[in-house]
Parts: sequence; structure tokens; C-alpha cells
Amino acid sequence: MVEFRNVSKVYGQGEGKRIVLDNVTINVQTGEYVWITGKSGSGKSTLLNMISGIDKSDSGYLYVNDLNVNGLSEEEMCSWRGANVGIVFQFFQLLPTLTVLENVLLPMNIAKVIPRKERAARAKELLKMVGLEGHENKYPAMLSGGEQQRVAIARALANDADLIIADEPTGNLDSRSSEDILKIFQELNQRGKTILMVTHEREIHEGVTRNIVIQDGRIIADKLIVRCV
Ligand SMILES: Nc1ncnc2c1ncn2[C@@H]1O[C@H](COP(=O)(O)OP(=O)(O)OP(=O)(O)O)[C@@H](O)[C@H]1O
Repeated sequence: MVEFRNVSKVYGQGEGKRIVLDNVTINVQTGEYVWITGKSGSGKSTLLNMISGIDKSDSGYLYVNDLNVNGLSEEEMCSWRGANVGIVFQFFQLLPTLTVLENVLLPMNIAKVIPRKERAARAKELLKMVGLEGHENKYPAMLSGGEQQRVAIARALANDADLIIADEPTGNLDSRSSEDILKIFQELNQRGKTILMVTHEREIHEGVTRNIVIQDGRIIADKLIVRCV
């Protein structure tokens, strides 16, 4: 589903030149739940940012469902991403002047892949799924960090994208809220979503199927997680 093929990224020039990703090749299959871990500054976010279009590689290819994402113009990238990738950030990135319901409706109103008359019911259903029934008309500032991250997850699911990318979604949460959020990701994966998550969590959470470790822009480990039941 997601294939990075010989992807490299360099920032700066001359003495300040920094190779952030060095010939990275990763192949993620549909249905995987992948954790990308590694020290701060190792290149994890840069990798995810290529899928969201925030960063572009200097060389190599990125395919998502056989689409050459590098080849998209900025406008094409925007509309492709809106309909095909759900994104969850560390600091939630909710719009403070919109209610919880309006925040979840926003991607639907932009991408227009969900029929207009189904959108409000869908947003309410997604909020119920993440445990926020009854909070629809609140503003983000009225919610705890964990609740705000739930809204962000509902928003990431708005257009029913098969691929969810999450950049340290528990990085700003206490351990209890982190556990709750990780359980939601596990459930999403069980419902068929493919998930790529950058995290600093120390212990691999139940449900994670693969752990890719990055160091200085290179993959130093790529482990399938097999659990006995
Ligand atoms: N726009 C930029 N310009 C210059 N350098 C950048 C830019 N974006 C990232 N970098 C550098 O690239 C390196 C990798 O950054 P990246 O955010 O991918 O690391 P990370 O592994 O996600 O780190 P963290 O765990 O701290 O979030 C860092 O040294 C960072 O300073």
C-alpha cells in the first residue's frame, strides 16, 4: 500500500548539509499497523511528512496504492491527500473557533467524497466511535488533551481513508490518555485501516504488527511483531 523506494532527503548545503533520509526503502502492506521509532532527529517525521506532502524527497520514489505521490502537483496532492490519507498530529491541530462536530465535518466539506446529506450523521457516528458522544457542540478548548486527540482521530477518519498516518499522537498526553488513544488505533487497525505511526512510546503496544527503527536517516531494524494467543 505504501512503498518508499530509495528515498533520500538532504537539508542544507556545504558544511551545513545534513542527510536526513539516506536511501530508505520500506514496503507497507494493506492492513499493517507499523510503528516507526528512533531517536529524536533521526528522520521519522520527515518520512511521514512525505506521505502528507509536507516534505518532498530529493531522490527516490513514494508510491501509495501504486500512485506515484512525488509526481503530483501541489493542488493534486492536496485533493488526493484529503480523500485518501487520515492524519493525526501530536498537538491535535484542531481549529479552535469550530465546534467538535464542525472540526470533524471540515474534511468532508473540503473533499466532498461523502455525500452532503450523510456528513452530519457520519461525523456524529465517528465521534461516538471515539467515545465523544454528547461533546459535539463543545469547542476544543473545553476538552482535555486526550479528548482533543479523539476528535482529531474522528477527523482523520472523516473521509474513510484506508491509510492513517500519526506523528507522535500520544506525545502530548498522560499515560492513561495515551493508553486510551493507542487502544483506538488498535481498533482502527482491526477494522482494516493501515496505520503508520511515529512514536516515542517505549513499549510496543498490543496490536502493532511491525516496528521499523530509524537511526541517522537509515533503517537499522525492521521487525514483524508476532504475538502468541
Ligand atoms: N525544514 C527543515 N530544514 C532543515 N532541517 C530540517 C527541517 N526539517 C527537519 N530538519 C532536520 O531533519 C532532521 C530530522 O528531523 P525529523 O523531524 O524527521 O526527526 P524525528 O526523528 O521526527 O525527530 P523527533 O523525534 O524529535 O520528532 C532533524 O535534524 C531536523 O532538525
